[in-house]
Amino acid sequence: MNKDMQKYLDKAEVLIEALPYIQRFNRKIIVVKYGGSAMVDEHLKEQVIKDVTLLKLVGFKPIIVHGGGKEISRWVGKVGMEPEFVNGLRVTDEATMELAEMVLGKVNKSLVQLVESLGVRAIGISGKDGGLLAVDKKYADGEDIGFVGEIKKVNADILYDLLEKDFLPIICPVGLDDSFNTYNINADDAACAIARAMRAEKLAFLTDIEGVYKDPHDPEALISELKVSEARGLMNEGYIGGGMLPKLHNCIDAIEHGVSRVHILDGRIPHCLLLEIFTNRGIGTAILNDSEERFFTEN
Ligand SMILES: Nc1ncnc2c1ncn2[C@@H]1O[C@H](COP(=O)(O)OP(=O)(O)O)[C@@H](O)[C@H]1O
Ligand SMILES: CC(=O)N[C@@H](CCC(=O)OP(=O)(O)O)C(=O)O
Repeated sequence: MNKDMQKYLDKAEVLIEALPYIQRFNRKIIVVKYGGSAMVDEHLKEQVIKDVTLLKLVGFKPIIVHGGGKEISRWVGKVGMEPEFVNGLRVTDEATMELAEMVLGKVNKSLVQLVESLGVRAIGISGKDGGLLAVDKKYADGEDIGFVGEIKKVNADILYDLLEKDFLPIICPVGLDDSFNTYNINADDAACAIARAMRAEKLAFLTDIEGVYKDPHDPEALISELKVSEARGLMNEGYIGGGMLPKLHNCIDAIEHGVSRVHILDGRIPHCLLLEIFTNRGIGTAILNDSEERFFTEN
């Protein structure tokens, strides 16, 4: 057999390997939290959006919840302020809120534009639209961090309606409180709340690190499967810091509230979403219920 023929056969193999996964996730809701470096690099951005578009076209029901923390920090710096975080949450005064909403709105529409250019209908909305995300003020360990919202209600009907009409919803993490004040919401919190409310089959967090590490300075210490009790242990023992804290809290919350599969993936790896969903190769960190069997053997 010549080399070209072998190349085509290999491609066919890959498609066949995807078949059971396409069947399993057909018509199922997959929430993709898109943030980190994969968002800043235009080439990676296009790849991520192409992957989600492909999921849509093969019959999945993806919902994108995006962040934009790095871009917000860049603009906060540009106007001469210093970005400040407590437990991975941005301290958000009135001026920061205004900037955050502007930046997130722009990110939202650029993602809509990209999806539309690939031939899929997208609708970009923020948590303000149709009461999608209703919030209360959130505190970080009792500390006042300004206009940061804790989601208390998700109006899932809007999203069901959009999916029913075959749109790809793209959600920006800004919401309203009972007095209609604007709040900044951590995008991981928004993705988790939406995945729970929509009873999603899968929640995938795309970020800028391979997954959860026991020691972020030791590349050998990447954890491919993490049970809920182990995740709690790592957090209590101080192994988890920065933006990984809200992420892991949300992973646990999602798994404990009916989301079947929760993953943290490295958005810097091209097509990480497709690799995770359509192949047997485990990438990133999967969060498992304590009662669930491990797929990979422990090393
Ligand atoms: N134990 C850990 N394992 C992996 N990442 C960690 C850990 N502790 C802290 N982190 C930090 O958390 C970051 C991911 O959170 P964040 O930057 O907020 O991601 P995103 O912007 O994608 O939401 C990593 O880049 C890393 O610096
Ligand atoms: C309250 C809070 O922290 N809000 C986040 C919202 C954006 C976000 O979460 O972006 P990433 O997912 O890219 O980090 C922020 O202002 O950075």
